[in-house]
Amino acid sequence: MTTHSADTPGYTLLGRVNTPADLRQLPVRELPHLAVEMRRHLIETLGRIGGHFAANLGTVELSIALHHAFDTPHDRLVWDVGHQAYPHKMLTGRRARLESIRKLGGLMPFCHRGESEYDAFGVGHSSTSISAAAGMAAAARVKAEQRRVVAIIGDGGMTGGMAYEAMNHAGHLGLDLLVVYNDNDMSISENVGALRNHSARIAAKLGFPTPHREAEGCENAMHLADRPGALFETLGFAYHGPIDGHDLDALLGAFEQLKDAKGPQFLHIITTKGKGFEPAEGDPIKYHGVTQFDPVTGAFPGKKPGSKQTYTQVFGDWLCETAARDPKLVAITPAMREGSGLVEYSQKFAERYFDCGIAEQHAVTLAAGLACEGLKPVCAIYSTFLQRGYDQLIHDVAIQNLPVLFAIDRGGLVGADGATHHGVFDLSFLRCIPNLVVMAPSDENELRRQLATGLAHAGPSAVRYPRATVQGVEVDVIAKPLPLGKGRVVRETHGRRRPRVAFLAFGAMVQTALEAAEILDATVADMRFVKPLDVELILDLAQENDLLVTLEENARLGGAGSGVNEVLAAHHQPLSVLNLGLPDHFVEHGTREELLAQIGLDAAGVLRAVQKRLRGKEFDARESALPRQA
Ligand SMILES: Cc1ncc(C[n+]2csc(CCOP(=O)(O)OP(=O)(O)O)c2C)c(N)n1
Ligand SMILES: CC(=O)[C@@H](O)[C@H](O)COP(=O)(O)O
Ligand SMILES: [Mg+2]
Repeated sequence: MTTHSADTPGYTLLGRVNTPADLRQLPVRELPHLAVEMRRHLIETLGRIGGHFAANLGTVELSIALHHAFDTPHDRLVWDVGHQAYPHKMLTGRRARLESIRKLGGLMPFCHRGESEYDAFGVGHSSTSISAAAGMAAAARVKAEQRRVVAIIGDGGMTGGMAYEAMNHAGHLGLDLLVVYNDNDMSISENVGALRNHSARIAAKLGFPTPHREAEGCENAMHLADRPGALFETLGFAYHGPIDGHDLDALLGAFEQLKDAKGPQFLHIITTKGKGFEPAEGDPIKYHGVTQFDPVTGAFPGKKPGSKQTYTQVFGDWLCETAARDPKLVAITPAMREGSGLVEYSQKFAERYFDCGIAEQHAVTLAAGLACEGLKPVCAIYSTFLQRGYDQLIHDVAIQNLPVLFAIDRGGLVGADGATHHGVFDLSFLRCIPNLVVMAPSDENELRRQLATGLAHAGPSAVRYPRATVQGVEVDVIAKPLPLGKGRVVRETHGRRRPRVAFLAFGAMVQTALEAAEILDATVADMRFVKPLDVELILDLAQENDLLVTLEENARLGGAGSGVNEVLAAHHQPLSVLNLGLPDHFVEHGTREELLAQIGLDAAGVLRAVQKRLRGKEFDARESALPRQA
């Protein structure tokens, strides 16, 4: 397959448009051709490197029209989530580096203030754009500056409550602010919500293509189709549209009309996720986030034979098995059905499945309500997105000691999504909550048993597991609950050497500890529980060893290792302890393996850290057996 760069013959315009200033030099009649070339460049590049894909095909014309109509970067564009901002990046000096996006040292996965003056706000988590834009519009008012501010938010983003908080306030203030509602009737999965059904009716009524828009439920809302903007007008916004979000003339006309309008403006555009690439238009879920694919056929490389399952898949299988036996089990996802492994469950147990949209706060308290009525809710939620529902976890679940099981996926470094998505704070922010049991599995059998433990527990519990493939161990047919608060020793030292070292490892780091322990002839404990900690095991290891090394893929500050320190201090155990975890800075994007090595949480890094602590003591020659960091 020939790889085209923007300077390859056949690209007549793209090589000439590197900045919005270049773009504004182009005659409007050439913009549609620019869109064709940008779309082609996206398909060819993403086919090679993978990344967020379908949403970007949907914002090509929108990005062109925005940078053509507004005086960026003086005027501010705030993209919501930012996974759909690759065309924006292409038009703002970063097309040549698009190949590096989400790679170690490459372009940021989403918009980032440190990457470009055109990135008005750092994003990655959904539904923040209107609040940020409102802040910028309010600042312009306070500073008496002439500056236009635009938020671009999708229909998925509009299922996040923060968007309404922002609109309600901006409407109250009467801010000069434009919200562009990019409605493609898709989240990652099909979008959900009454607003989505309302939009489906509007689209159908106006003859827009509605491939995913069977308008369901809320029949009494039919009359609203005649007043498409009612909700937004109530919030103080002048509603405009809907218009075709791929029609450059319509977009440019709307922006000319609205860019200097006074007060809050809401422009509803209808787009197609995956626009211009038939495989993605047909299956925007599959092409939301992609690995490499054939830019002509859209085909993905086949699965490697013998490839192992992921923790996510093991969770999904466990959930289906368990739901078949336990009619009280219900499952909730805040708009992450595919990523959380819930597709099969949602098909088999549709009446016990709740996708509540990008609404993590609601998801957590919905679970609490379900638990109040005697059901057993499993809230499947990424670690990073649980941060959105933290108060609800404390206030609505833990204080009331309700039996909600949090299946926390993406626990630890997630890789290409970078700092906004790493789930590296949960052990710190969970273990301080009374009533909550917190577990982290070291392999797939442990995952199943910890899930079973949580489901059987009479109060709230959390099991956090990584974005990774499993270990390939034997799994018990029936996953039996574990004894609460008990860890296990998974490697005994052979006692060949002093000083004696013991690793107290949590979750995925148990495997890393085992690798380093082979060189050190160290003991390794799989702690299993971050809360309650196995105090007896900790004190026994303190008696038998000269150095305890705690190891976790979580912020070191306040993490599981801090809990071990607290136990030792409480029992007056003056012992040398080395706490290994994430450093006190945000970790950028790259592969998980690259990032673990970068911060010294791979086996070689762990070994170096222990050696440093024990410096001066003899070590046998094998200590260099692990590859040194380049
Ligand atoms: C708080 C939060 N929850 C979940 C996600 C995961 N997520 C990323 S994009 C997306 C769907 C966004 O849908 P929409 O805003 O309509 O954008 P589209 O992909 O359709 O262009 C979701 C759920 C997120 N980024 N932030
Ligand atoms: C943009 C966004 O937040 C999601 O698309 C996220 O990137 C999904 O992450 P996973 O790829 O780990 O499911
Ligand atoms: Mg959408």
